[in-house]
Amino acid sequence: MSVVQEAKRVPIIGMMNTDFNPADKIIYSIQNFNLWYGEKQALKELQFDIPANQVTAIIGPSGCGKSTFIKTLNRMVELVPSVNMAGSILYNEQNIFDPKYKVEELRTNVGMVFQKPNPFPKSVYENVAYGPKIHGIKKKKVLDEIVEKSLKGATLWEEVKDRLTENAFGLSGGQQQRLCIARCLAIEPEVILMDEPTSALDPISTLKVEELVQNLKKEFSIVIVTHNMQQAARISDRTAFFLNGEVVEYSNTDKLFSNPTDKRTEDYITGRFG
Ligand SMILES: Nc1ncnc2c1ncn2[C@@H]1O[C@H](COP(=O)(O)OP(=O)(O)OP(=O)(O)O)[C@@H](O)[C@H]1O
Repeated sequence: MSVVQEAKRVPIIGMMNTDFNPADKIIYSIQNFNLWYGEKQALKELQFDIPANQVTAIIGPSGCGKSTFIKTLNRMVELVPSVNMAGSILYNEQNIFDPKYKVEELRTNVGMVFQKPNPFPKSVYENVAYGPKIHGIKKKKVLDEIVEKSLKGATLWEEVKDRLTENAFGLSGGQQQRLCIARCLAIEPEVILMDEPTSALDPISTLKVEELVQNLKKEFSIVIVTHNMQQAARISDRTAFFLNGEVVEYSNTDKLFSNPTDKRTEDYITGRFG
């Protein structure tokens, strides 16, 4: 992994952000960002801002770079040995690729929920208490409070409050995914990244997670990758349409779906390709 460019705090003007509300706090600023897997360039000159306390959806056809992009936001992408990057990603105005930047700090503030629910082979309680324990919280009373608050935050408490000692694998797929969200909430992140969090779920569980995402944005900033355009239209405030590693269009979700600026966006959202 190498990062060629130093962070430059340049004001972002240009097409990508013109419909921002001046009051929006910017949580991530993506600046001239490029990424390669070996020789293959997967992300090209990305340049856009992500606002706090909103839901930002990343859409686009298979292989366009959605997962790669979301995994750069917590620097998970670096786990792939062939990765090279250039440009900057500022999180709260600090370049996360600066050699002095502490990746542990980023991972504490940025939680992630994956496509398939991936609870630990532990009890429901231990799944949620795990992160706080790693952060040094030992008192049972405090952990109990965190577990309850997190499960309530993930709208799972009523369903599992009498099953806290049972193995998490005994929960349904939808419940397991909400447990993974609760596990994420327990470390009190600022941002939650979601990589196709409902693609393995049935329609009712999907609806529950979608409602949950809507509630969570009051407290958290959410970036969600989805294959499902209806889902992006239902739950996100802003949408970025990726194609071949580039951001073709990024705007208010209503605008992107009702009146896209770029012909390629129109073709994609009307199902002409993808
Ligand atoms: N570990 C890797 N090594 C090499 N190439 C990779 C790796 N991961 C992804 N790629 C390539 O990078 C490009 C973007 O992949 P990515 O998984 O980010 O796309 P995506 O939009 O999330 O796709 P999908 O919707 O199918 O999940 C693709 O061409 C993919 O083959």
